[in-house]
Amino acid sequence: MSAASLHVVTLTLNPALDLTVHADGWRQGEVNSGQGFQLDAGGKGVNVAAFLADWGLSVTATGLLGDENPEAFEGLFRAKSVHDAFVRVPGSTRVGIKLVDGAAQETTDINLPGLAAIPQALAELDTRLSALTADHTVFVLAGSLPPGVDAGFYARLTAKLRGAGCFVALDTSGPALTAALAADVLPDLVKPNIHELEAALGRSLHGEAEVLAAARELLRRGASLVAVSQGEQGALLVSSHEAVRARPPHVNVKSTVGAGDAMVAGLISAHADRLGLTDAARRATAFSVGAITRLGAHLPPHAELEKFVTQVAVEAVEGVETA
Ligand SMILES: Nc1ncnc2c1ncn2[C@@H]1O[C@H](COP(=O)(O)OP(=O)(O)O)[C@@H](O)[C@H]1O
Ligand SMILES: O=P(O)(O)OC[C@H]1O[C@](O)(COP(=O)(O)O)[C@@H](O)[C@@H]1O
Repeated sequence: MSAASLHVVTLTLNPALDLTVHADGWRQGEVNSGQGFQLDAGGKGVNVAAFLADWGLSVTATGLLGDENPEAFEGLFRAKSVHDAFVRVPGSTRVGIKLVDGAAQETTDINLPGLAAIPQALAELDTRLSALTADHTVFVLAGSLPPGVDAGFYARLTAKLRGAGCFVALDTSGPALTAALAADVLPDLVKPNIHELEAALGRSLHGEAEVLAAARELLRRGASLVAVSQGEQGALLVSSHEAVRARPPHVNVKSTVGAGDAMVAGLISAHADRLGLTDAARRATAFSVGAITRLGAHLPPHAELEKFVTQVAVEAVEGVETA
């Protein structure tokens, strides 16, 4: 498999138009003045597709998209040559509020539920996904499930896709993640942030050793790579033979929206290039750092990314036994 021959599908059942509002020093419960706003097509799989396309991979984005406001998504897909395989559904895709305090370098997210999925649309999506398995080998299942989709959706789809020989990456939260991690067949790659992992496992994870133990539990049950992201503290990446901690350099953050999606995209690109864990950790962290230095799901030019790659600190985590 060469990177050029790898065809990736990203699935976003619950895309979002991200409304970023800049309001330096804003205070909860008070009248605040903002400096401006920006609207970007987003949602986890949409963002992963955009980052992968910037990197140069062939990507198909599918999922459910409201037919009343698809323009920003269609514009993004055209601009980045992402193949648009979204099923159009009646209604408007949700808006997500992203409140950025540039002075404090803080982003506050308010994610709304999204359009309820209708059975006909889910049936059409199922047909498209089955057709895509004929010539796509990597599937990224990303984001929350909209109303109308039961929590076991990703767990069932993972079993089906892995059964068809595909590589499956999962980035979700809440009951959908809990169900996927408790299933008989786990995704190959799981990228929860620490809060999502704690919620899915139903326990707090204190310190590196407990996070490592939780990741190794998932490896034993069938995952091949677990990346637990922890915001500006970086991420713990664990495979069956190794564990590393990757720390990002300090950068001027424009918005942290899409940091995790960029990490997923970086890990998929590393999978395509068959990178070892240390290089994958560098690549994925560089994607995240690149993403947060700009608004919207855009990677910096390759030269800037390469600079970030050299600035990521990766260290082996000691005391790891083979899972
Ligand atoms: N403030 C920050 N400064 C530097 N890097 C960051 C910052 N926030 C996130 N990152 C990078 O992005 C990665 C993913 O971020 P995280 O917030 O954990 O993901 P998610 O968006 O899924 O919650 C982190 O592992 C880190 O490398
Ligand atoms: O699908 P969810 O969990 O509701 O999240 C949707 C939001 O996540 C994003 O994809 C950003 O995700 P990350 O910051 O975790 O990378 C936004 O574009 C979108 O508004």
